[in-house]
Amino acid sequence: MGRIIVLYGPSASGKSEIQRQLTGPGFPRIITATTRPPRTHEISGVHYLFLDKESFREKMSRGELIEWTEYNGEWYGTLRSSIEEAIAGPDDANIILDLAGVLALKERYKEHVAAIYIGADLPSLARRLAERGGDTAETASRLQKAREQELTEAYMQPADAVIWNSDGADFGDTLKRVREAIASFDGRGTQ
Ligand SMILES: Nc1ncnc2c1ncn2[C@@H]1O[C@H](COP(=O)(O)OP(=O)(O)OP(=O)(O)O)[C@@H](O)[C@H]1O
Ligand SMILES: Nc1nc2c(ncn2[C@@H]2O[C@H](COP(=O)(O)O)[C@@H](O)[C@H]2O)c(=O)[nH]1
Repeated sequence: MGRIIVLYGPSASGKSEIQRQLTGPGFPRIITATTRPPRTHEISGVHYLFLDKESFREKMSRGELIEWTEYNGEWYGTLRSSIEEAIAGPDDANIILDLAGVLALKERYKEHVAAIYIGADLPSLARRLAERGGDTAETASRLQKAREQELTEAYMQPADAVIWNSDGADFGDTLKRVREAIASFDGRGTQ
């Protein structure tokens, strides 16, 4: 049975880049659904399942989502089938969620789930979000959420490992620490 490794943390802490480097044969990525518009490089079915609000609501009402959350006025949700297939399969899998998603998966799938908090300090987040460009109100809202919620001890508390990836950290070293954390979860959650 596969374990689900969840990456969570503030916007621009490096979760997607870490996921991109770790994903491969034997460690697939689980995609979630969102009503947010795709960024320029994002492809539906690869980075997210991009849905309009009506289709998202239909999935909710049919019970196809095991959890969902609102972030910045958009909806994000985890497909029940994606998690149940991953757990039934032979391989571990990875997924990016927020704290609400971590708590929902841990409550429902208990020992199958381990969460890694990926953090970065506020100046790093601000620099990376500015470099990403786009809507300044959205950037401000992401930074406010980081400052008020996602960088607090309470937000990190459910994590099985906490890994910092601020500017100045060597990204190769960050990846090494994430791999070591995943290896340290062995023996937990593979019943
Ligand atoms: N250690 C690092 N030093 C400098 N830049 C980094 C580092 N790690 C990641 N980055 C860069 O920070 C930016 C944000 O990373 P990424 O998109 O992976 O963040 P994220 O946590 O997935 O954000 P979001 O939740 O908003 O999608 C990217 O341009 C990435 O290359
Ligand atoms: N609870 C859930 N959170 C999710 C899901 N998919 C993504 N996320 C989190 O949303 C924010 C914003 O994502 P972004 O791609 O717009 O930066 C981020 O914290 C994600 O981790 C989900 O299905 N459920």
